[in-house]
Amino acid sequence: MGAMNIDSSLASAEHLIAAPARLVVRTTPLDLPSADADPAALLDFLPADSSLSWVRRGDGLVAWGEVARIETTGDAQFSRAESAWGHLLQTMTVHDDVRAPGTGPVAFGSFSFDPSSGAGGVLVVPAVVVGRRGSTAWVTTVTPDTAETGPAQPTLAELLSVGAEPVRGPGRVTYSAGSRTAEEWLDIVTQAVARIRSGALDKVVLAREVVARTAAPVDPRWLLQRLAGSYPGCWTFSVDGMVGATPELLVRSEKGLAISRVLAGTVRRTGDDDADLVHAAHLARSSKDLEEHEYAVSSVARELEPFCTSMNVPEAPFVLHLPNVMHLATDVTGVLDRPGVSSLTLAAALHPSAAVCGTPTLVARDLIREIEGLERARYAGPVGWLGADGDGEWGIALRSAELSPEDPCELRLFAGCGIVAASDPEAELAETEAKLEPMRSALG
Ligand SMILES: C=C(O[C@@H]1C=C(C(=O)O)C=C[C@H]1O)C(=O)O
Repeated sequence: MGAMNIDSSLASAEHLIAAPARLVVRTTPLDLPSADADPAALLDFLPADSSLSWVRRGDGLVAWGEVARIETTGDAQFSRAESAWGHLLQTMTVHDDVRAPGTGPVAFGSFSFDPSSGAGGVLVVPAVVVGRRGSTAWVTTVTPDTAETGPAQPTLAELLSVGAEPVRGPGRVTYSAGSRTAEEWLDIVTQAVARIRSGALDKVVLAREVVARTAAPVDPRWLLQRLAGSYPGCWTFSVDGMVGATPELLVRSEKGLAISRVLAGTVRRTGDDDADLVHAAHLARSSKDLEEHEYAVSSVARELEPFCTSMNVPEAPFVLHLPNVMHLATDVTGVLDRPGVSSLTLAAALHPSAAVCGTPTLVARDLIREIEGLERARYAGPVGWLGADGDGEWGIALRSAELSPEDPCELRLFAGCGIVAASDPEAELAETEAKLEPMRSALG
């Protein structure tokens, strides 16, 4: 399937890519201490000025430098990125001595929530990737192909010296309302509830932003290390200025198996474990949250099904405990029906799920456009990585912030929640505050 796509879009693909004519990709084993008690250890490799990350429980990928970049916008933001990636792969000579998911060529990506957003999508091919999965660790280098023998692979000591520059804190942080004040947002939620009760739609996800100003320029590593330390079960990501720790996996595809972790339905943690257990039990029985959750699971199952020969959609959700909130969660799995269907194709099909958009999808998206008053940009869009064989992992960019490209002391923090007929605007506002907590405490 890939080859046909690539051929037909070769001419346009070339315009999307900024890259040297030919690249050499080399993956070699790395002797790292095992993924031990420190879930942030991979992040220690990152330099201050260029940090790409996809890390969970000490495993994953960190990367820096930028050898190639693919940028897309509009309805075809995913498909055009994917054909450009296919085109770029044809320019690569690959030596992979490790052969595990995430070795060989990889691109880190981040895509806009709404295809009409000017933010568009990006795939970045880094110069150096350090990866770990259980007891296997590796380094991948990507260099322009020159006639001479390429540089030797960096040693562990050389790699560690890259991240030697001390991580700086952002100093005092002040927050202000973004495009809408909290009061205005309550009003927007009230309008949405009225629309739902009128029968126009079943569910819509509405989000708000808070703008943070820091005394010192933000060092993304400061945020990443604190997020990974506090939220080890989430995917701590950094791609092209989007930084966060998401609990929601849009899709992972690996060796013919696809999995999606769907979240919807939330309660705040109180800090009192006994009380939280009672709240978890309530959440698992709350008809409002179960309804909200069911919409999200159905949307994912429906979109994944055409790609699968068999699927497993659990009948009831489990409760996922995070330090700030608890969510209703369902892991949907499927056996893919054709080799080579890429994780980005799957992400494009699953996005936007009802967990971040609503039901029916297009009615909800139009209502978001009409009343939300927020430029989501890449918040709530797919974020993750893609390998040469199409396997990869894509999360939903939640519990996240967008670093301003113009001002190193400014970030936009985002949080949203699913609104259904039974939603109470004040409770939804409180839920957004709880969802802002990871980024707020990461800032310090
Ligand atoms: C939209 C967000 O979260 C989503 C909405 C949820 C809900 O409404 O219960 C739960 C998890 C996410 O799917 C966010 O964190 O910004």
